[in-house]
Amino acid sequence: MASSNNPALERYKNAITAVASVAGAAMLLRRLVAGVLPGTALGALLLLPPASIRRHSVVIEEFDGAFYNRVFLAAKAYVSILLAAAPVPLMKASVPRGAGAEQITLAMHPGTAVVDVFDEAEVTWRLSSHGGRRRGAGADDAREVFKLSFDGQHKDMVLGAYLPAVMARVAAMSQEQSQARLYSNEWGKWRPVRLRNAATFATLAMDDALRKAVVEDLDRFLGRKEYYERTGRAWKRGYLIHGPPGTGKSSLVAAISDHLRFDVYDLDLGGVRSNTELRKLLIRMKSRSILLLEDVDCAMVAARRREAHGGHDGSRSSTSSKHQKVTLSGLLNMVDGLWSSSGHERIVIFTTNHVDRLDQALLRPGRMDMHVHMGYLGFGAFRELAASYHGVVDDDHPLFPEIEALLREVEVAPADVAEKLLVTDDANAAVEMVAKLLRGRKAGIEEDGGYVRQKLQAGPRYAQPATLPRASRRSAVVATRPAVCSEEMAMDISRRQQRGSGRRGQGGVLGGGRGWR
Ligand SMILES: Nc1ncnc2c1ncn2[C@@H]1O[C@H](COP(=O)(O)OP(=O)(O)OP(=O)(O)O)[C@@H](O)[C@H]1O
Repeated sequence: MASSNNPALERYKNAITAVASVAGAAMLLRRLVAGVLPGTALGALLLLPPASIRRHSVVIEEFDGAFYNRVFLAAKAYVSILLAAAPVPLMKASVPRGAGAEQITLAMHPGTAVVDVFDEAEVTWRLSSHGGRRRGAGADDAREVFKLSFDGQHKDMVLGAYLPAVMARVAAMSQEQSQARLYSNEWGKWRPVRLRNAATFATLAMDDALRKAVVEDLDRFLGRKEYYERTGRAWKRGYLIHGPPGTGKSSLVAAISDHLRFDVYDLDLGGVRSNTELRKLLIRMKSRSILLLEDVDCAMVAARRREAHGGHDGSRSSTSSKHQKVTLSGLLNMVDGLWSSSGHERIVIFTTNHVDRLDQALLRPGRMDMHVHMGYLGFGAFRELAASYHGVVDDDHPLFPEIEALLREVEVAPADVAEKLLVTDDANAAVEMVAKLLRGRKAGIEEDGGYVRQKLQAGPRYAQPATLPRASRRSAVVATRPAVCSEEMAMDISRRQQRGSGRRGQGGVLGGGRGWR
């Protein structure tokens, strides 16, 4: 048995007494502060047990491997609702490019936190950011992380009820905002942009048989889940939409997106810095979505020009250039490979003004499932435009017979006619303007302005030096109008206007093929 005057025992007793008195003093202090400062942060803080015991956290990263983390995306959307009501002193506000103030979205600034209350329990969302802008490259490689922290006793509630409720709330919100979204790629990430074109199959003037064929094909595609599962094929479909400028190719993409309620990922190949980045972008597309590549012929010219300059990764070796090479077939193969193993219900759409300039391999039967030709305006489509813009359905309209005859003789893009119909609310004056436009075309008089001429002046999307970021490229177009495809396009349009090479008023469809291979 140990003696009471054992020095070691004495030291232990003193230590216990000292700890007890410090703990006692701390408890006393907490009680005092809580009494003096009830409800204050300091009072609350001092009353809480040590942080290591008190708080539990869930870390939610932006990416789950190569994929976007769906919990992160939901958290981001949910937090933006919280921020609108919370007394958070520092927030970020943004609006999708081209959208109005009604679409302002709030986001947390890295390093800040916002508190939410659920079932009388407090949970704290904190955002942090890792990595960042590489100097000189202009690249934003920062990755964001949410940390959700809460009192340890609420762990089951947070994991079993709170997080599922957050996911459900965000899912319900996106169903409410049922309009499909448009994304474009910038510095390797998809960013939402405002939907430029809200066309639907009801507002799109096109050949009736063609519209029916496209809609039936889409519906068949949607209904074939079992077929794709049984045959082990990726559940995807490819469309090549071609025709002269202003005939409604982009409008058809918007109509398809509206019909299926699929988001559109508008891929700017000129802004893709490497094949690795392209793979990441493709992997990060959601299911039930459309991959759109507009003006593909020009996109490929831009991509080849970039290769000739050694690519965007800073490397100039020929091996690296080869490695960089992106061909349409290569892109499709990549899409095929990636989508076979992840996601479903996806569509690829290529548009072009120059189907004759496309790689023959792409035009091979069965490579793209359906080829859709959007042609110049026919009388049937004109009547649809007149009806949807002005409610003119009267076949006895005095100018209709003349317009019908003129449309058989001259080629005019639906965009040019739509523009005339929009000039005034007076239906008769609008129809008269269309007749005047057609008479002028027949007489060989070219008006100033008009959709096709403006498009010609601005050049196609890829007539920009691919080394500049997209915002600067826009101003570069205005300042210098460099011509990758625009000169050829100018010649092509004037040739067409002189001898009329586009098919008028019909449009057509080819395919029902067996997939891209
Ligand atoms: N078939 C159409 N029916 C209704 N509106 C049309 C049609 N074609 C064009 N338009 C009108 O013209 C505008 C331009 O059309 P759109 O961008 O769809 O043509 P596009 O063929 O994609 O042209 P581009 O080859 O220049 O990209 C649209 O905003 C739309 O208002």
